[in-house]
Amino acid sequence: LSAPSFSGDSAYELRLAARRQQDIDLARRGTTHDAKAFASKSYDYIVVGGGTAGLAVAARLSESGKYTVGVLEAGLDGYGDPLNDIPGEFGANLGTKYDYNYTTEANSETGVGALGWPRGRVVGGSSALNFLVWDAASTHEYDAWEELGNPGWNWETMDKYMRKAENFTAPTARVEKLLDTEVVESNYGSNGPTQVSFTRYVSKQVQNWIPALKTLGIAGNDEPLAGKNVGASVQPANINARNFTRSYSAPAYYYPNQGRKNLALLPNAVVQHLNWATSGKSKSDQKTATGVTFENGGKYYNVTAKKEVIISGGAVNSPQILELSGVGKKSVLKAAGITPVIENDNVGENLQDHTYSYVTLKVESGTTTLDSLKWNTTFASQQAALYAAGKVSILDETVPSIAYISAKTLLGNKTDAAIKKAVSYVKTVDAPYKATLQKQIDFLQKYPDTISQMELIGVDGYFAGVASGFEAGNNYITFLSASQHLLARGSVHINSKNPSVQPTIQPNYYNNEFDSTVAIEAIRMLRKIGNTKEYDYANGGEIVPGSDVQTDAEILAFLKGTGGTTTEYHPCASVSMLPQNKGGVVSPKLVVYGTKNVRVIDASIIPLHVSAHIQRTTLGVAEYGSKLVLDDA
Ligand SMILES: Cc1cc2nc3c(=O)[nH]c(=O)nc-3n(C[C@H](O)[C@H](O)[C@H](O)COP(=O)(O)OP(=O)(O)OC[C@H]3O[C@@H](n4cnc5c(N)ncnc54)[C@H](O)[C@@H]3O)c2cc1C
Repeated sequence: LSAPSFSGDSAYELRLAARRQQDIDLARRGTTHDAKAFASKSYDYIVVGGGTAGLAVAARLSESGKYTVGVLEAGLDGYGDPLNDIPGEFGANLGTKYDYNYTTEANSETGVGALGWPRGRVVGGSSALNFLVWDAASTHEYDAWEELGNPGWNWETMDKYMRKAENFTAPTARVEKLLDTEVVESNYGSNGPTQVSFTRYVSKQVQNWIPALKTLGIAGNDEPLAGKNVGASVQPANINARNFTRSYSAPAYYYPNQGRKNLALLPNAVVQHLNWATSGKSKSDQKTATGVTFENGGKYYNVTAKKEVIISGGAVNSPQILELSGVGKKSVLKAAGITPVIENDNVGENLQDHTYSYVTLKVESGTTTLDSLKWNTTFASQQAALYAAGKVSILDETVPSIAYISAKTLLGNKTDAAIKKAVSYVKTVDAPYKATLQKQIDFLQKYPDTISQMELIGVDGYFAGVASGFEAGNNYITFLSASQHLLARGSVHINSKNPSVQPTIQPNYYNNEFDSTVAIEAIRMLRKIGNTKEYDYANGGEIVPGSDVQTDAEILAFLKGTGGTTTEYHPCASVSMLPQNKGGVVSPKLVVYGTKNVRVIDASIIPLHVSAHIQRTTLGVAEYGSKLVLDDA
């Protein structure tokens, strides 16, 4: 896997342990494991998928006590598992029972092979698996959603509802000084369920980040979440400052509310499809969902929704669930043996993602990095003990070193030529969602300095998708370059009527010259960061891609080769919120076209990608989406 975990087995033993048992017992009181009892009731709202957005929606809809909410989650309840809870363990639960472990299709045209696409299969969804970066894109990017035909979906709305999701704790003066930033508390929410703070452990790599980028002409940005994200910054994480655990959707939105009598959640429940009312005779009639069929423990159950079914299965599974329910492109449905109910060719299309690549450098011996947890068992035990005692520990460390840079900063005098490539590529695209690509051209032409095209990230350890040159016992730092506005559009579609068969995912990475050009130049930018005097301790050589990889062709071959590129795990737009004739599946109220009472609320509705890690944006969608549901109730 491209995302390694840092701590070894010895560290695992000492974690959280018995002090949490009481919390676990308390929290478990609302989750049911009795599928028959769950299905014997009907609910005002059924939420399909208890993930990042689904749990936020369930919490908001059940808040007033007026409505009953039933959540069906395919995964397990991971409550109290240190693998999910400890911030410095980020990456450790990939490939475990909490991960769908999806794989993309190899692409013979681009030459990009099959790649891993982790997705959370656990109460809390992908928020339990992610790397805890907590950030936001620029005002223009959210305003573009409105301009694409979605009244009300703009920066002002998203800023308000992203803040609603969070409760920010400012860093101590010591941490702020080490981070080399001045935090502006008023940019964050103070009342929301997700606890947000800065990691207390500030590594050498992180301390050097902003000074190093400044020497390259990338200005510092103390307010990256305030609508202008361009610049070098240190970002907070969704860490609970009271106990330094991950504040993902389950502990934020669900566990504190489990006692609600009107909220029920069933884990291990795989929704097979929605059920439709049989009335409605003419073709133009909107369909009404009566509920869903789900599987639990090898048995199948039907459960009734009195008002609405809300699909929150994420960017891979929401289109899958729609297609399994007969909503989608006729040929796709028929090939999988599904009878079409509502034909819409846009389901599963317009799939967008971010990708990243890396430059990994070996640091001089004696430098502590997250790799030390692997090699030095004494250090690992000490750090685990510090963490368990609530003291500052490397197990607090996540990924705070982030910079967003514009096309001009990345490409310099190659900018105009690159934009020309983008324009001529977009001209060749003939797809309903073309307006989203034209918006990206607008971004490049109108805002070449203020909309970020590339994200640069510093990681305090070995973090490349390839293991070549990696030597046990040595420590490393890795710089990542993540493309934020790929022109590539992919798709995700069912290939079977069995919900447990993974859908076919084709992201089409590097299917156009513009995407390749920015990714190539970004590797050069990462090398410049590595060459700054701030990182002169990383003097043991470039391990990945390696100093023999220099020309455009060599870098592109590396990027397309095994492990050269990784998803940044931010798929979206596969159930786009757009007018239907422009590629849409849901309306601005998030209602699936052709239905009366089915909505999709999760990252899949984002119509055009943003330059940000998207959990905060997804929660903004969930918070605002919940308001839209309640307005209609
Ligand atoms: C490894 C990784 C690292 C990431 N790093 C970051 C980061 O640092 N910062 C950031 O902001 N974002 C990050 N992201 C992205 C972010 O976490 C996701 O974009 C976001 O969590 C998606 O939320 P969602 O609600 O759309 O889907 P999810 O959170 O994935 O929720 C979907 C839920 O639906 C359930 N489900 C699916 N199908 C069914 C079914 N048929 N029946 C019942 N349940 C079903 C799933 O089990 C899952 O729980 C990362 C993601 C990953 C995977």
